[in-house]
Amino acid sequence: MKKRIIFVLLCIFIALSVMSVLPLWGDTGIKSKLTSYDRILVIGITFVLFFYYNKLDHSPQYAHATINNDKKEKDQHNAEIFTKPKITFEDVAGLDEVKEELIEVIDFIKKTEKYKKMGAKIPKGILFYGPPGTGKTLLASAVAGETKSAFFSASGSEFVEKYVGVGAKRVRALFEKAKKEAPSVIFIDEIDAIGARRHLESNNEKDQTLNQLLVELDGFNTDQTVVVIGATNRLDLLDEALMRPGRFDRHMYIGNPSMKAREDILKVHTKNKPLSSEVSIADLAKKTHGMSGAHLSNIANEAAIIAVRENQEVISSKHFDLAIERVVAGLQVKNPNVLLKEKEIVSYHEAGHALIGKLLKTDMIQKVSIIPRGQALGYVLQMPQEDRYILTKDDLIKKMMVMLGGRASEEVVFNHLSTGAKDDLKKVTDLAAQMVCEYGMSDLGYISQEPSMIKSLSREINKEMNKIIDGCYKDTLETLKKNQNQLDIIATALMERETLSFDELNELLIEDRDTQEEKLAAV
Ligand SMILES: Nc1ncnc2c1ncn2[C@@H]1O[C@H](COP(=O)(O)OP(=O)(O)OP(=O)(O)O)[C@@H](O)[C@H]1O
Ligand SMILES: [Zn+2]
Repeated sequence: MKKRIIFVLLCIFIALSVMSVLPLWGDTGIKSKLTSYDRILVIGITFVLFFYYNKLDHSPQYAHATINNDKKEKDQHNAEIFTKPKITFEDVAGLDEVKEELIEVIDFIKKTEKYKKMGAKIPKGILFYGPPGTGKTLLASAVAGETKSAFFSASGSEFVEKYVGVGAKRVRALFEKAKKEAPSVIFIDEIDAIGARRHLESNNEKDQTLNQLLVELDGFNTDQTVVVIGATNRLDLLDEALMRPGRFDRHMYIGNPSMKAREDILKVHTKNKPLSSEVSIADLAKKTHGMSGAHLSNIANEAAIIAVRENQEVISSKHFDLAIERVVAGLQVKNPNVLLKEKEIVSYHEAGHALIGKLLKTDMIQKVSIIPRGQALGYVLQMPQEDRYILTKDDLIKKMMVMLGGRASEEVVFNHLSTGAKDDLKKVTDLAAQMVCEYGMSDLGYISQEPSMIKSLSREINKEMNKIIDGCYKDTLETLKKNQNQLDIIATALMERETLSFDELNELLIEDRDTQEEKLAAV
């Protein structure tokens, strides 16, 4: 834009200079109106504009606020081009825990001296991992924005060229430039394209590029404030060499947003849009379970487009609903009712785990959530109250009952068997196998089975494992049936709020106990 304005000005001044100098137009009036002082000024300005325009053409374009611009630039130029993002943490909604961790890194970049005096080393490599569209790129550029660092953004796939050695050379050039411009943040998206485990696929070019990256990471010292942030959707694919201490040793999970975070993200993306007063962002957050930040930004944009198409002055909830439908259709989920039903099933499944955990007083339940994480549709975060090295058979049985709580809950409420318990069943089976074969906790006796024996005894071992698991499952079912009231309470709260903390879970159950007691007292 700026370039275009300068270009137009330049053309005007060239024309003016020509008119004021050439005798051809001498009598048209312009030449006679200008004094020789004016003429020198006009020609001078023309020269300045010319040099300025020429310089613009060769210098890197500095960042404007949006990532899209960064991406465009990335496509047009090579990796050594940097920007100075104006994005800050305020533009990144949710992700509070990650932001908190990053604040430490930011402090490092801002006050390098303070840390150097103490002999502390700046964290070099940070790895963001998690599903697509959750704000990894946005967050990395916010780190640069917060610290006023130069931001170098590259994609792993850009480095993998057809010719051997080109990728490595480009990595070297990128780091060289970043060191020169320090403080700087290097962001490498899709780092798995170069950093995948080497035995997975042998490719000379990729190996050389990865080796160069490792050399660069090891190479720069603490005097150079260069932070490298890698991003991947697949942490499991990465080469261990890349994750060693001193390289990408800080891993941060960037997951799909919770309901509260979705509300915040929607607020960020509707900030400059005229909304009808009946639009409730909180309601929109409820309706967009399982969606990423990129989906939400898409929805806000689609809703605005639909409103314009309908010649409306403001965006109404109807427009948002249509936009959500469009994005959901893009996700290839058949219809929102399917989503809702699944949400109910996952809520009961997780509520089952949590309630059994609470009733049996096993490890402390820190958090129950139905926000998908990795392959899991929901999760229960448990934390042992103390480090324990010896567990009794009773402890193991309780653990197993908590693991089976999900499936049992689904059976109690929906009377079905679903695929949602796959991981739980695997864990239960492993534990039962250990109880029988390693800990001597079955009718096969107090013996530890040798691997060679396990094969020949497989039928007996299976029988014992089944006995243990079946017994646990029966008890779990009974317990849940007896406490179905509490199961309903937890599941309903999960459907509403999506995540329950330790305190919230306790509160719900205490409230329920109070109402039960009141009822009894009334009878
Ligand atoms: N937490 C968030 N706050 C505000 N906007 C967000 C957030 N997360 C995502 N977005 C929106 O989604 C867009 C895409 O996010 P971004 O490119 O950072 O995702 P990503 O995790 O890097 O995705 P990918 O893995 O596909 O590269 C952002 O430009 C922003 O508009
Ligand atoms: Zn489960």
